[in-house]
Amino acid sequence: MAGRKFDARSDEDDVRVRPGRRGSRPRTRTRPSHDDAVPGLVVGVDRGRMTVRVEGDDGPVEVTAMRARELGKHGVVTGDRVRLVGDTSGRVDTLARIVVIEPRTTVLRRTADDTDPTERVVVANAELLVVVTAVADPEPHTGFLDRCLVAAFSGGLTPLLCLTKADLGSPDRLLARYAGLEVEAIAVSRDTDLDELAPRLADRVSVLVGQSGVGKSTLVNRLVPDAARATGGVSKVGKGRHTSSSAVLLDLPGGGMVIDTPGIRSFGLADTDPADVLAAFDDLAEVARDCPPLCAHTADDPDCALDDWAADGPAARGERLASFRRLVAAVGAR
Ligand SMILES: Nc1nc2c(ncn2[C@@H]2O[C@H](COP(=O)(O)OP(=O)(O)OP(=O)(O)O)[C@@H](O)[C@H]2O)c(=O)[nH]1
Ligand SMILES: [Zn+2]
Repeated sequence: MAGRKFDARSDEDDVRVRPGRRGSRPRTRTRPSHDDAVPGLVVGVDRGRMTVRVEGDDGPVEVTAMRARELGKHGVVTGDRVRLVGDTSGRVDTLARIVVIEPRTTVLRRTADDTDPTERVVVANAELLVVVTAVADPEPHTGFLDRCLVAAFSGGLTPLLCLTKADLGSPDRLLARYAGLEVEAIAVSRDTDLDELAPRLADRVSVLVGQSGVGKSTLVNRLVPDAARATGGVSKVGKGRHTSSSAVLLDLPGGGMVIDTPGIRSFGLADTDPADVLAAFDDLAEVARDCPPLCAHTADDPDCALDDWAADGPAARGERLASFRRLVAAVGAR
């Protein structure tokens, strides 16, 4: 595949923009320094306008901001920690400028599809990726789940499976598929309490993804009672002009935040590598040091060291390897 390949890590490493870099503009003494820039948290993005939460004198205010030209092509996404200059009062019709994007601790990336080489970060700095899937109605789409897990592992997020509509069936078959990965799973239904899930989300930033109809909006509304997310496909079918499809950050009443992602229905993995997945599993990565160069660690790689490791150990190793290889296959399926 010809063309520019986006460096999968450039978003993490190169995101802090230094003013005057590359000397493209003469530096002058009048060039403003950003020492006085105000820190903020991006809670939503809509057509180039960012909503940024800033700590004001009387508590948090929401400031509308746009990217400063000096940020170049670096995008700002929900969850980004930024620094602002200009009018940060949050008053109507004011606009601030984002001059710094702080380095990201994690990134949730996607490509539009596997053949589209444009990769974009959609959420920054979330600790947990909550993959919401129904046990039935709609039937779980395991390909989507595999891709979510890969996106989590390669972006530095901890995945958590949230199995909704537990009243409609047993999650056991689904859990067995991922058992070897030690991914935490919590079953919920709209008629039972969220006592198991809520503590996992407390005091951290979690991003929720799920395919249409799994009950994600129903869940978000229960977690954040004033979120008013539309459920049951209402008003989402027509995608009205004012329907934002970008990620939105919401405060949990007990502390912590969830980022809802109505726009994400798939994960392309064009720029993800088996090595990105492997890196998330310390024990497997250690064993795979003995693999031949260029080993993709699939069942078709003749001398993959993971085969001997699984064959020489307890059955749980075989299960772990099988689960891992399903993820690697999701990366390889282009
Ligand atoms: N049986 C059952 N149905 C549920 C449960 N939770 C949600 N539903 C129903 O599933 C349908 C989809 O719920 P939503 O919350 O809108 O799902 P969503 O994931 O936001 O999907 P979209 O609306 O397409 O974005 C609705 O008809 C809900 O009433 C549950 O725990 N059990
Ligand atoms: Zn290997």
